[in-house]
This record gives sequence, structure tokens and C-alpha cells, in this order.
Amino acid sequence: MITVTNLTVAYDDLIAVADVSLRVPPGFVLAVSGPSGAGKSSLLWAVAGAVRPSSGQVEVDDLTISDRPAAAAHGVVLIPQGNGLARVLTARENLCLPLLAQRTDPEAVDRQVEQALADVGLQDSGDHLVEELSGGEQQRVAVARGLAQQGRVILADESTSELDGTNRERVLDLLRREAGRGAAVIVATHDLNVAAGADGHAIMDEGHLTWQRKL
Ligand SMILES: Nc1ncnc2c1ncn2[C@@H]1O[C@H](COP(=O)(O)OP(=O)(O)OP(=O)(O)O)[C@@H](O)[C@H]1O
Repeated sequence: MITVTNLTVAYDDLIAVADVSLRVPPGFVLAVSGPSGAGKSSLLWAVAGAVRPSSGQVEVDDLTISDRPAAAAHGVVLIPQGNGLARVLTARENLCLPLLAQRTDPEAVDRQVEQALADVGLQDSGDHLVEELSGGEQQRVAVARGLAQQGRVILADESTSELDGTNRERVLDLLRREAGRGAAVIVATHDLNVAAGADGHAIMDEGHLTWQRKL
């Protein structure tokens, strides 16, 4: 369960997230849309522990999120905008890194990585350097890296923006599958088709969140 309570995120004088409260239970996908600069990424970063709130708080189950390492150890997975992949590593190496950092058993690493690559249709691209892959393929590698971690929370930031219709549906199905196994999922998206496929839809504008369709 993601519980965001009166969350405000500010960068100096700029209020990016303004007094936002929401809950996403396990098994649900929430889509957050809104104009560029509305604060969607800042909301996801705060849930991921990657930016510290100015006020308010984020809890995941029984843990108050205070920093990124603790959030990651608790299973809060961020699929960042712009993919955040290491370009000089292979696709497979990018998937392995967070799992090895979490001291996952090596056999489980292999299994989870190969499964996640296959899930996004890149089972034959594991040995390619990220910089050899197209923008859409890189985005699918970033999604696969998120899936491989089997998190209890998945935060997907514009993870379908470079995909064709078929792959966009595939990624949306995969995020729904993650919810189906018990994850709480938030998707930041400009794509109203993606928002329509989520269980709930909220809109951010100048840091404020309003519900379009409640969970
Ligand atoms: N690290 C930062 N330092 C200063 N200002 C920032 C920082 N990150 C974001 N901002 C500002 O905070 C506001 C919200 O940005 P954010 O990236 O959260 O919006 P967004 O809704 O995700 O936008 P987009 O759809 O373009 O990704 C913007 O005005 C942005 O310029």
C-alpha cells in the first residue's frame, strides 16, 4: 500500500508537488497525467525516496520513506523517465545490477532477468550494448529492469512514451500483471490510452492533484 499524506515537494521557491494525498492499495494501477512540469516525476521521486519532501510524508506498507536506499531495499522500484540505463553495459547487465546490489541469489538473478527480457520481447537482445538499441528497445529494457526486481511498488515514469501501439499495450499489460501479483503501481503518462487502461486516473496541474477517476 502506497500512502501519500499532504506531500509537498519544493525546489527552492518552486513548489513541484503541492499538498498531495493519495492511496494506492496492492493490486491497483493508478495513472497520473497532466501537462509537462506539472509535478508527476517529482511525485514519483518522492514515493521512491529519491527526493525529500518539504512537508508531508510517504509510507509504503509500514515503512516511512526517507531515502532511496531504504526504499529500494523495501521493494520500491522506479522505472525512470529517460530510462536511466548504463549505455556502455549490455541490456542483460543493466537488469542484473540492481538484483546483485540487493544480494539476490545468482540463480534467481538469471531466472528473473531472462524472464523479464522475454516479457518485453527482447529475449534475443540481452547481449547488446544499450547504446546499440533503438530508443523504444531501450525503453523496454528499462521496463524489464523494473519487472525483474519483482517490487512491491512499481513507479513507471513515462515508460511507454517511445513505444509503438503493440509494445505500449504489452507494457501496460505487464504493469497490470505486476498489480495482479500484488504490487501497487503508479504510472505517470501523457498517453490517455494508458490512463484509460489503469484502475484509477488522477491529473496533476501545477503540483495539485485532482481525481479524474477514483481507484
Ligand atoms: N531537480 C530539480 N531542481 C529544480 N527544479 C526542478 C527539479 N526537478 C524538477 N524541477 C521543476 O519542478 C517542476 C515539476 O517537474 P516534474 O519533472 O516533476 O514535472 P512532470 O509533470 O514530471 O513533467 P514532464 O511531464 O515534463 O516530465 C518543473 O517546473 C521542473 O522544472
